[in-house]
Amino acid sequence: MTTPSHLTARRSRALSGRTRAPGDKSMSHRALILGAMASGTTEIDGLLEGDDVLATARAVQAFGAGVERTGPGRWRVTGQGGFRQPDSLIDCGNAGTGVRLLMGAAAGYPVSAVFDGDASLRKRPMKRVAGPLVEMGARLDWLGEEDRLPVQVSGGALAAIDHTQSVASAQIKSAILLAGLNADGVTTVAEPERSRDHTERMLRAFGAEVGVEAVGEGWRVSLRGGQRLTGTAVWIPGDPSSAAFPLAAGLVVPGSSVTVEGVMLNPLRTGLFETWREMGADLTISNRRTAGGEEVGDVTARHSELSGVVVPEARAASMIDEYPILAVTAAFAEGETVMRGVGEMRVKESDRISLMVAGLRACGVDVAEEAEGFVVAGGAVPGGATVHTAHDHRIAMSHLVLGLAAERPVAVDEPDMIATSFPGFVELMRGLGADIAAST
Ligand SMILES: O=C(O)C1=C[C@@H](OP(=O)(O)O)[C@@H](O)[C@H](O)C1
Ligand SMILES: C=C(OP(=O)(O)O)C(=O)O
Repeated sequence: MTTPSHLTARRSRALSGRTRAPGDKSMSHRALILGAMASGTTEIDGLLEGDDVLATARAVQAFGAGVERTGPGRWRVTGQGGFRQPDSLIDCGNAGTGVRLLMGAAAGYPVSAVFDGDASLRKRPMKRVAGPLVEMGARLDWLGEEDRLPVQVSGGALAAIDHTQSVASAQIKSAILLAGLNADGVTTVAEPERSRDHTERMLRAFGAEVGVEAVGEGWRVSLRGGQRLTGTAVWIPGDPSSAAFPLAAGLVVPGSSVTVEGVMLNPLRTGLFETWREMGADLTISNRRTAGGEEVGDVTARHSELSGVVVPEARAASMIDEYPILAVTAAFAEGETVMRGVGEMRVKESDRISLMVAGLRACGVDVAEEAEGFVVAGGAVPGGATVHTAHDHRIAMSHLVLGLAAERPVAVDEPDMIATSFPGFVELMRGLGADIAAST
């Protein structure tokens, strides 16, 4: 089958059904990396088989781990208790999480590796991770432009640092902690606001002690170097960032009721659900349980009359990847939705503020762009545009959801990028009744 050059979403009849989101992307990267750093076997169940994570699987294999797919979503990683010298370049594809965490992990070992990625990843800032790693004693050589991939990381013999983050970033925190695992002394990372804590939780599951101390709205995480990880079983729940798309469609397509089962409900990831509730969304969670060290539940979204809100800036870290789909639901809401304090959106797979502003405007939605945010004035959504997605999976999925309830069809380019985080997105949405089809 040839990949279509575009996908088009058309106004759909009521969506209904139960489905499951693919495995959590953040946890999937971490399970592979910690499995490779550990001694012994790690059995992963529910791994996201998206392009970003598959790139990380190939990377840890290049660093010497055994990696084997034993069934759908089931992967076995045989760790060597550390990274070995790779004999090829480490291509992380489109994955910011993959490259930043792997750079941190590799810096702790006496290896030298060149990291690279696709055109989108090559535009993203890497000094935010490189700076602390150099401070710990690693050597980083920019092979092209400074602060950008490709970069060569030469590691080993690190010393612990105390790092205070200016923005809450789980990727930076995780890179430092993974390097700190093999550094001399106790590494600490302080965050002004709490970012997702999957690395800390998973390090504990692999046998490491991780300290956490509350500091204002944030916390200080500490890790003693020299601790050894032991392979373990990791169960990965559904990704709330992916579940957001079918749930958003349920909220905006009249008459709909959509349930996504087994969604991870870690409170550091559920800012979008909180915001939707404040907007008046009929969003219910049933079958709450703890599984694999995380809270999980079945989330149901029914079509709702939404109202605009001001999203608290302090919530940004808990929903940073969800602002594009929030903006789509805001387009159908009554009144303004104000999203500020989200300058980080500009350094994701694309400049997500400017891409959402451009896409929504092309679809006839009134949007104001600001340096660190944007404001969507909801109401009628005429649609009738082809949206440029700049290699960004979330920009593509967001506009397809918009097209399901807009007056006229909405098309997106580069649809193959959706497999970065959500392989099977189109089939899953069609299974709920969404009218999404390939187009040229
Ligand atoms: O640690 C992670 O798994 C992630 C952290 C976030 O990035 P930042 O740490 O840059 O905020 C998020 O945008 C990304 O999709 C996944
Ligand atoms: C920002 C994202 O991922 P990453 O930083 O891993 O590329 C995302 O998935 O929205």
